[in-house]
Amino acid sequence: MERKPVSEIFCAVQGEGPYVGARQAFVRFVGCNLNCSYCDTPLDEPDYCLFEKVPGSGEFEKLSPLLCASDIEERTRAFDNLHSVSLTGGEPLLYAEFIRGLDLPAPVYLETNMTLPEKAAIVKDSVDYVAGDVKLPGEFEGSNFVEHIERTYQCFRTLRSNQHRDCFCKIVVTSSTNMADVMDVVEQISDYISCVILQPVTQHTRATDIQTILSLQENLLEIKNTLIIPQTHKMWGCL
Ligand SMILES: C[S@@+](CC[C@H](N)C(=O)[O-])C[C@H]1O[C@@H](n2cnc3c(N)ncnc32)[C@H](O)[C@@H]1O
Ligand SMILES: Nc1nc2[nH]cc(C(=O)O)c2c(=O)[nH]1
Ligand code: SF4
Ligand SMILES: [Mg+2]
Repeated sequence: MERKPVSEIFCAVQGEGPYVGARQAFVRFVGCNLNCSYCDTPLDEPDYCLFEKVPGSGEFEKLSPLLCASDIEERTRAFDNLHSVSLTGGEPLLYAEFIRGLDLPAPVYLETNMTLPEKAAIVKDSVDYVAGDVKLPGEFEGSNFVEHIERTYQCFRTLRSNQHRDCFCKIVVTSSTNMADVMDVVEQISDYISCVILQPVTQHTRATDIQTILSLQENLLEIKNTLIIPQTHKMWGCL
């Protein structure tokens, strides 16, 4: 039986983007192909997968850090009235074949860095919501930016919004974000997404200037509906 590294399973509300407040089960896969400068999530292999059985209790059962599909299905089924199950990480698309095989208790909400187009093709008919990040120059190590952004466009084409799937784009904005880069990217993907979310970076030395981000929103609104939404779960200590 195939097992994949998972660090957390819990129930909370979506803290980011257009579905903020929606009740979700979260499954956090371990491992990532990028190393973003602002990343708020540990990328190392943990000793356990922490399972919070009672939402908000802060009491965690320690599971094996390697889980099979039925372990994930059983734990997420413990939660009621879910809007969706968020598959996050790390980068969940590293485990695309495994994700395609999951039988989850609610629609699937994928959080992804949109850099693995072959993997995106594998999950495209198995996901209902796509929170697709765009990673801009200077935010991650290695990789030729032109090739990187082509892979990003290919992921958006593959996972685009349609009758069965909502795909939106999230861009973390720091003081180093180049506004022209953001405009170029949104021009390229605007037909594939329902909206753009500008997510000001949280707890970081390169915090965003408010006037700059409002001006970016004003310009993006010429192309696509654009919302500025910070990470809300961190405001009230929710997981
Ligand atoms: C930890 S990532 C996991 C999913 C995927 N690897 C990705 O980057 O989209 C989940 C979300 O958190 C965002 N994020 C990470 N660190 C952040 C920070 N310091 N401030 C704001 N958003 C952050 C990412 O940009 C992404 O939208
Ligand atoms: N409440 C809550 N909302 C989230 N939205 C994206 C998250 C993530 O880490 O992927 C996250 C998370 O970890 N918690
Ligand atoms: S892609 Fe996501 S998980 Fe990976 S380093 Fe960047 S923010 Fe963190
Ligand atoms: Mg997070």
